[in-house]
Amino acid sequence: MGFMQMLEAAWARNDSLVCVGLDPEPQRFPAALRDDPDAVFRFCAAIVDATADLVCAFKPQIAHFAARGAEEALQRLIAHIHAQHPGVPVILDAKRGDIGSTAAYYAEEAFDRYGADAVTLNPYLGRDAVQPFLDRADKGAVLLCRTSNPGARDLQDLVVRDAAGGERRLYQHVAATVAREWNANGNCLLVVGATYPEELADVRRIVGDMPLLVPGVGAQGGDVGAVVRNGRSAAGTGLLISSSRAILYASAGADYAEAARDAALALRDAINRCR
Ligand SMILES: O=C(O)c1cc(=O)[nH]c(=O)n1[C@@H]1O[C@H](COP(=O)(O)O)[C@@H](O)[C@H]1O
Repeated sequence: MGFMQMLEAAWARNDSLVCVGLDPEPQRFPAALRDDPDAVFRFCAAIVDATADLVCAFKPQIAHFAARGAEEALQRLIAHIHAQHPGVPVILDAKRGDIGSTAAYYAEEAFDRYGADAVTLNPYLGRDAVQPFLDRADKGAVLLCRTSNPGARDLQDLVVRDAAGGERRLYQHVAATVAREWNANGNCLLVVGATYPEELADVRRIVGDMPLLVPGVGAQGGDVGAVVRNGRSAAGTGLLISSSRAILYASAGADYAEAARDAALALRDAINRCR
């Protein structure tokens, strides 16, 4: 099954638009795991097993593994999700994009080495820098459009002139270009931060029903109600509302997995009340 079909099925099966981000920070792990050499895998697998029936996707963030040489743990974690929770898609958050010859290896890394179902991509090198990902029609290409951080304004809001002479903001141009030109295989999604609900509404108007990955609720303070109202598709889905730290570190104690489940459930229900 391709990524988009998996996502549609997971939205329906778990009645959930929640994506749990897997951003392991060992200094925040419970004391019992601190001296465990396999702590990164064990921590994340426990979170996955506690929340898999409440989510539409998991999103491991590659730097949180690679920084401490835990790539093998990431590989095992993605294999664990596929084996134990089949049908829950995995988005590898790697924000790739490079000249074509290098991009081909990044695509191989994400999809063939790690077994991800989708990957986050930086569109600012242009189409050829993400083409090897777009060509994998059964995989999701999740392109940054209007990110959640304060500096998103620095470049993404600049007014640019397109080939036809029309003026719009750079993130609007990215949204329109991906929707109209890069999505020939129907496998594109866009990232829009929950911290900018007006821009989210704007992107939704531009791209129709294209799925949007929306990080920035929870630790970054985005408003869940505004995200759902401004970002949902006509069918009341179309969103992967991603939260990492507020779920992973809901408790610093031995009950961290149950606390993560409670936090994921509360987010799912808060979203569903607004759909
Ligand atoms: O691509 C992303 O996932 C992403 C895009 C964005 O605009 N903002 C953003 O915070 N993220 C990621 O979302 C995660 C942060 O989630 P929280 O811990 O819930 O704030 C990190 O892994 C970020 O890299």
